[in-house]
Amino acid sequence: MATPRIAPSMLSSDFANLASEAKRMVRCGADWLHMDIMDGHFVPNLTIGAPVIESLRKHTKAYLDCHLMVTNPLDYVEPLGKAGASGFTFHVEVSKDNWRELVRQIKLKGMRPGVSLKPGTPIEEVFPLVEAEDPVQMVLVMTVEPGFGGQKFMPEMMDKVRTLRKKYPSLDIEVDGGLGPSTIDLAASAGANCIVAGSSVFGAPDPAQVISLLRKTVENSQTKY
Ligand SMILES: O=C(CO)[C@H](O)[C@H](O)COP(=O)(O)O
Ligand SMILES: [Fe+2]
Repeated sequence: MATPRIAPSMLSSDFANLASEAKRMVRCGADWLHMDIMDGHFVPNLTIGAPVIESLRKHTKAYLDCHLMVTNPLDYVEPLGKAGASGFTFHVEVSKDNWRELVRQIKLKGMRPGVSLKPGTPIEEVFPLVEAEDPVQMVLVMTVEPGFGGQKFMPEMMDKVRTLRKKYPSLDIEVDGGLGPSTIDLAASAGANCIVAGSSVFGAPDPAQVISLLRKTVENSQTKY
């Protein structure tokens, strides 16, 4: 069975106080810290890159779950590996020709490879990456159009999660976008075990309580499928 992982999205944190925000999330019970790396090209927003990951790494030992919303993920492998990233999740839409090389390089640099897909991308596109001789270790199902925090969860994406969970019982399946107390039931019962949550955690009066609720819902659902 896949381990539940709650990953607050640091996109919703106060970037001017990133180190203290990261430590606060770990104290609140976060398993992973989700780092949204956007290049202003693959998505119409620009966030952080390897220099910020390197700075943050000096302040925390936490698993840094990097979500690469960039057009050329291969260019980021070496700098992010050096910076201390833990997970490296690239988008299938921009890696159709080089995903094997990407996965190889990501592992070589000591990171854990994952693949993500946008809402309009069919789930079948990630099957070869999960079934490869040298496979990705996580699939991130986007539940909003990538680019911005605070958007509305798309419940129709749960078919993708159900399909994956049925096919791959122990795979890490992450969901990202619009997750919180009102949507976690749908995602957890579909089979997601890694939950990214930005605005619902950072906007809550008690983030620890939200993180705990997300985790409990995943744990309870796992006994049912
Ligand atoms: O990848 C992302 C956006 O592209 C973010 O991780 C995601 O949107 C999290 O924010 P929220 O929980 O507020 O939706
Ligand atoms: Fe993300």
